[in-house]
Amino acid sequence: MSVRDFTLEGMNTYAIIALICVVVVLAVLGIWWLVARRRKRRIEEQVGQVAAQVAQAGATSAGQDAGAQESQGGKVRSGRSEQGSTRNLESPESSDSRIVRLRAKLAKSPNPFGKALFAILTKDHLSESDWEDVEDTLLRADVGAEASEQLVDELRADARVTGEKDPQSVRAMLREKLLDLVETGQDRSLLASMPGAAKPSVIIMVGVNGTGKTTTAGKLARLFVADGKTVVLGAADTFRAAAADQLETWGSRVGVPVVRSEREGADPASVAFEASSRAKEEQADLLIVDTAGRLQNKANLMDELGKIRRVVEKNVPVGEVLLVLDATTGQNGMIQAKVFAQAIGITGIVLTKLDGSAKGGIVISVQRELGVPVKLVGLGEGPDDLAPFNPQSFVDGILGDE
Ligand SMILES: Nc1nc2c(ncn2[C@@H]2O[C@H](COP(=O)(O)OP(=O)(O)OP(=O)(O)O)[C@@H](O)[C@H]2O)c(=O)[nH]1
Repeated sequence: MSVRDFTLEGMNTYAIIALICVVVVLAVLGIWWLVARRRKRRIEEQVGQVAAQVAQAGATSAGQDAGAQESQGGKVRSGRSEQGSTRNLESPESSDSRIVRLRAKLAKSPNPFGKALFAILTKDHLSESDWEDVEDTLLRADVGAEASEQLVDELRADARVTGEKDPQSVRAMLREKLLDLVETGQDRSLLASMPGAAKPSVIIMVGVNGTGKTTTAGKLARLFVADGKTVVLGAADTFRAAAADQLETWGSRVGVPVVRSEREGADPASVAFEASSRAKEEQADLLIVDTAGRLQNKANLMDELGKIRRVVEKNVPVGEVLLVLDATTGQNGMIQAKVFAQAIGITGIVLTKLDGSAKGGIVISVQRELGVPVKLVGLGEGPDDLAPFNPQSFVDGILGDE
């Protein structure tokens, strides 16, 4: 073996050892890098999961505590809006489907006066006492003296009632005459539903305690939500603390924020002002303000409602004032209605509790006496038992099913 061969051989051995060392070092480094990368990925996944859990918990608690926003020295707070989010929110029934359902409900209600009239008028021979019964039926149903007299006179002059009669034509005639009394030719649409309505459109709810004002404000918010509108509710009935809680519950079911005061007896105008600011800021389609409207004296009532209206109008114009009237209170309700109409000026009537009343005739008398149309009717305690008033459906309902 030559010196050269020895050296080369020697060099090859050293080179092989060095190569093996390099490979081993590279393998160790590679394994270390792979383990480190896997560990890093696992940590990132865990951090992601924790962050998602934290975000979810945060959103839930935000929804529950309504994210109170303090203002005016901590007196007025407004619940955080959940509008737009569909989490746990109800889908209120559309107006068209309500009208159909409520007509059926009216037809099933006990003794609607149209049915009673039809039963008398289809008798073979009508005696004087039958005509007295017709008039009594109308008066008992709160149609009002003037309208009752007018209707009886027209019926007595109609050959379809006094001559040879066919029940179908008596029914058609009665339907036509009742419709004439119910229809006033006035527009029953809420201003907020009209094309080009102000944004926000403001509706102030007024009426005596217990007529269903707060409930109607909540139901009305649902009706607008069903039409795809955004709503803010203002709980300016600060006289009864539970009214604001009640309104908050209605709002939370459909994602409508409620501006309210924490303090019973707080200034209702201040709550109304805050609510109008919020509705304007959020560019809501609607602001619905619930009021207390105690009737201890007319001057107080005028002061309170007038102030609410004035402060809201510093922010946005008030388009609509709806008087909520309990259909079961009859003529007594009519006296209250006149006081409210004088105190604030009303643009429409909501007749509640028609389901529990055979006095549907109040629709006719209230429109005549106040000169404003019935725009909505309440026919039950269900959340969607409030519908736009439709004269045809109403008359068909009180005439009962054929
Ligand atoms: N049957 C029936 N009950 C109704 C209707 N509307 C409201 N009510 C009920 O009437 C009661 C009084 O309703 P509220 O909304 O608290 O009356 P309110 O006028 O706001 O009374 P205050 O808050 O005291 O001013 C509640 O039990 C409602 O469920 C209706 O159309 N039909």
